[in-house]
Amino acid sequence: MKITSLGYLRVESPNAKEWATFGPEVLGLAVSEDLAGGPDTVSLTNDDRPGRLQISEGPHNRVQCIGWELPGAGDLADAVATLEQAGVTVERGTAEECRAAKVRQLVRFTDPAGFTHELFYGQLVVPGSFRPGRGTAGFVTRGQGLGHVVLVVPDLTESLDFFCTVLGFRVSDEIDFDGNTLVFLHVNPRHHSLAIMGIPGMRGLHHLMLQVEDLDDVGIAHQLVLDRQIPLAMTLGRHANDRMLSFYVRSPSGFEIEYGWGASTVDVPDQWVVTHMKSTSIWGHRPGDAPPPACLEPVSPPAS
Ligand SMILES: Cc1ccc(O)c(O)c1CC[C@@H]1C(=O)CC[C@]2(C)C(=O)CC[C@@H]12
Ligand SMILES: [Fe+2]
Repeated sequence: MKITSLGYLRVESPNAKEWATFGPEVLGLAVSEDLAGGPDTVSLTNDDRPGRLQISEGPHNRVQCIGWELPGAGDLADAVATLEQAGVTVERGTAEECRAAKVRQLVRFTDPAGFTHELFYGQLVVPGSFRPGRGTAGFVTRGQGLGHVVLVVPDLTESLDFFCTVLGFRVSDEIDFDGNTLVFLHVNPRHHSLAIMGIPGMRGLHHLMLQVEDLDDVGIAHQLVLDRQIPLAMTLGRHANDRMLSFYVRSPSGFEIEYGWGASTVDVPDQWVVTHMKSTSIWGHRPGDAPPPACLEPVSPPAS
């Protein structure tokens, strides 16, 4: 399957409105001036594709869907065939849903952990439209997509097999952490567009990573977080695998935002060699003051 990037993320949250300040003022995101998601949706982006991050008012903090981009209509048709051959039920997005998602076509399915994913092609681009919420050099997107997401899944082996065998993700590397294993997966030069960690009986979106072009933007965001007394989930540090210099802040919706700079890339996928590491960071990334994660929900055990 030819997934090329993480295209968008939609979440539901009782605190959706807080994103209207947190997104632009702290993270430097642009407010997408459209009401496609309705008046109760905060629509944000980190480039010239409106609505890459949408937060809708709702009773629970939960991921509505993770949107993955494919190059074109033929690739989307092939993807549907691949999913159906693997026994996955695929739902076609209606014309209205495609308009709201600002894509030409989308399909929807549920992964083994229960996350809803959408595959799409033909996302709306409004050239030159990016108006950051504060001064910033901008974000690393383009061929690398929105950023990366890290998911906690109840069964690592089952999810890893699904993402690699069915969806075509490739392993970048693995990190052993506290008796758990984190597996990092790429679909483009971004070191990982997705990482997964297994915690029996649990699932959730742990964080969305946004990468800035300029190291100073990490410093500025960090200072804003301290000034506004927003709890840090992890302090500044540099990751061992992709060398990203980042910090983690608790978003208004339970999951964290990793705000980073300086990651290395997968430039020649066919020459990439998988390694494993025994530490997450070469320095820093100590636990911050944020309360324990509000992002995980128990998974009901399978019937039978
Ligand atoms: C280790 C690592 C490398 C690159 C990244 O972009 C990245 O997010 C991570 C994982 C960060 C983080 C961690 O180090 C400790 C255990 C954590 C908190 C998890 O439970 C999920 C994310 C993990
Ligand atoms: Fe990350």
